[in-house]
Amino acid sequence: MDERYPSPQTPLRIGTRGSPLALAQAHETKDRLMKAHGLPENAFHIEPIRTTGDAIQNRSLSEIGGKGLFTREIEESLLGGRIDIAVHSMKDMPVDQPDGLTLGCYLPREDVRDAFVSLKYGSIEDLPEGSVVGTSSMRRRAQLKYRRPDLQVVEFRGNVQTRLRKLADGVASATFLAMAGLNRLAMEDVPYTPIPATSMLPAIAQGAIGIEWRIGDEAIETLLSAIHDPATGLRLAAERTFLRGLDGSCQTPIGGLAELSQGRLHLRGEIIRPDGSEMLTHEITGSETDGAAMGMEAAALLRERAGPGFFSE
Ligand SMILES: NCc1[nH]cc(CCC(=O)O)c1CC(=O)O
Repeated sequence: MDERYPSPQTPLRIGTRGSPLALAQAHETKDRLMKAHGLPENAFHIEPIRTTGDAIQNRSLSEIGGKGLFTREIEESLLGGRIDIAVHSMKDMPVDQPDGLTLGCYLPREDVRDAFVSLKYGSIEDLPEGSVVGTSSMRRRAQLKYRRPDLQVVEFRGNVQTRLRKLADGVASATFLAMAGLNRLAMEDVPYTPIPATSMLPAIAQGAIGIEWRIGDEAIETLLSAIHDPATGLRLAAERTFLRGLDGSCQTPIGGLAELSQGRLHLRGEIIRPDGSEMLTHEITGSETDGAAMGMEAAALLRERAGPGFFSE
């Protein structure tokens, strides 16, 4: 290896999905690494990788099933040595990584909230009775039905531009997008209203970018430690353990958010029946480094209150 790594001769190969949001996240990672280590732009190479999830646009994700639809091919590239790190939306990451890979570097978290997006209405409450809302998220659908059982939900997939076109075409009156995505793509012409996390609990790890690498790759570990945000790591420890304790994936109606305040970690988690008929919430506070234990406890308590079959419609 060169004396200096990475370098223009031996660039750091960054794997990512090819969507505009994923590419923005890979560029943010590259920019932070350049700044932290005083490296030139050409010491990095961004490698877009097409995943199964990207390839399947016309079927619903829950129909296809399986974990890691948006990550499998990227992780195979990492294991095969074709890329050196992978940049992910932590919201889309399964709770366990394949043997040989680890996640341990998180960038400072973006806005965690969901946004209500509509060309005509300003909030969920404003929607006329029986309105159609587009979303492919099980969590958002269940949270919406819980608040407004009269609303109809239709499957909505595709990138931000596709979804906005569907709104303009009248396929639905409103949809939801993560504030993090809107901010990272600087989408100023989107008619959105942020929804407070207290009224619509975000997905586990929403707004967080995580970086994955091969266990034992010490050069990479050292490089990444300079851009790791410890606060995000502590919060995600709580949220992802909560998700693991519920055997949840991104296709289960689960919300959760951990926040740090005055040296304490506060976790709020909720589970919702898919039809929105019931929501169970648990809140727990502990020390900053207690996230994993708190997540596990909150999950166990909610599992017990829910009983079997809570997530089956
Ligand atoms: N499931 C797709 C996905 N994964 C991450 C984000 C947004 C960015 C983030 O939460 O980090 C989105 C889009 C959305 O929910 O609007």
